[in-house]
Amino acid sequence: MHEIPRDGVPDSTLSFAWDGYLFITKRCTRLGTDLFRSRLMLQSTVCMRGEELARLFYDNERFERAGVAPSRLQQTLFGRGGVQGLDGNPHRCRKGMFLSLMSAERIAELAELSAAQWHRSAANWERRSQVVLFDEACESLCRAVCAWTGIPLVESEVRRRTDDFVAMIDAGAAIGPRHWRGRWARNRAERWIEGLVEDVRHHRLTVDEDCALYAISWHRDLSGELLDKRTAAVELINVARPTVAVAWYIMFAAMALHQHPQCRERLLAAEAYYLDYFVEEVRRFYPFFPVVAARTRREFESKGYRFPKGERVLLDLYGTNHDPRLWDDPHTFMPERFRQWKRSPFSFIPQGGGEYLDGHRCPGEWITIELMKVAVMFLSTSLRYSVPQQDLRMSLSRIPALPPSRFVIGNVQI
Ligand code: HEM
Repeated sequence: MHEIPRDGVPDSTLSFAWDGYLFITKRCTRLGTDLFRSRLMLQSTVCMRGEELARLFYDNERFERAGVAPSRLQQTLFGRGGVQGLDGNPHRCRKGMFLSLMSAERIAELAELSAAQWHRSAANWERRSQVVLFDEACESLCRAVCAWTGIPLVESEVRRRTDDFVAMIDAGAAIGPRHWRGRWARNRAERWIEGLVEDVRHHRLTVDEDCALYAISWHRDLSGELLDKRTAAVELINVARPTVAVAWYIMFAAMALHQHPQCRERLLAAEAYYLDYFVEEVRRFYPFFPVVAARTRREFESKGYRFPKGERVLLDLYGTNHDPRLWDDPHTFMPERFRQWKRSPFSFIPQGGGEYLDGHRCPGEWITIELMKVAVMFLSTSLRYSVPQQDLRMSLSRIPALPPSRFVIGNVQI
């Protein structure tokens, strides 16, 4: 039995902020291991990467989620009382509610709303000399997801509501003003959505029964009780906010089309499956969610190591998606690699791994893929544009990664 190797410094919080997405990979490479113990934000933390350890991380008998998310993440990205922090049957019941929203027909409706929204937005772009694609994608997705979930969106508030969803995503790992913007945005958004939940429950607002606002307002937990209005708001935001987050992947897809023009040609040639491979490669290649966190439920031994009870564990999503044992030439953008890819729920984990219902894997993965496909087809077949000189370098210390220009396009013609 071995002790888990240590990274050898009293506290690595600042190094994490510095190395960002590469924090775990760098130390694994230096120590010649796939896991090590570090001290992060005053807590002993085991960091791990790779397919085998991802499989271990998603073992519900050994790991749990309750109380793992740091308070600063709950005050910005996640909210309090949401599905991310539940375990066992309460998690299964709540997760079932999310998965019930994800039928193929409902996802197709969202894709249609989004396609129509892209066309409406782009009609104005022709009159402007330049457009920041990331900002447009956020607003376009916010409009589409609000229509889809049944959230009434007042025209004069569209930009503010969009900015609040973006601020929550942008704040999770930030300090200073970026973090505070996310906290204020969450408070505002929760108050707004709580009001809508109450309106639905008191029949002041009528919405379709198959939309998220209805399903979440009337969802009953295992006890048979309705969710309290704050938790209901947190869960509805758990649908809308990450749908707006797909704007990051859409911006990355636009960058990939720009940096790899041969991909656009193959998309235009409508080669079978190429769109699927392209979208998967964007999710694998570009940095978005760096890690996920859990805690050991009890003491156990695995892979020759002893894990004590109550230890915080981080799984490296970015590092696993760039693990050279799983991906040839992992730092090259190569959609064709997915032609040969042997599906595994633990090797390709941009939105988490393992099971959907019994685990914490992202229930929005199908939505993400469909919305990306709509946007990629729109950008490559319906739109002509130029890409002016701009700073597209991405710092891997900034979480979530965002190029300074947020991808500017010009001379747009639809
Ligand atoms: C940019 C696209 C997205 C990314 C990168 C992303 C990433 C993730 C990740 C990494 C997790 C955590 C997995 C884990 O803890 O093991 C997660 C969970 C989750 N995601 Fe997504 N997601 C995206 C889009 C969506 C969408 C469109 C929805 C809308 C329904 C969504 C809803 C959720 C929910 C509710 C959870 C919590 C699941 C649970 O704890 O059981 N996500 N996502």
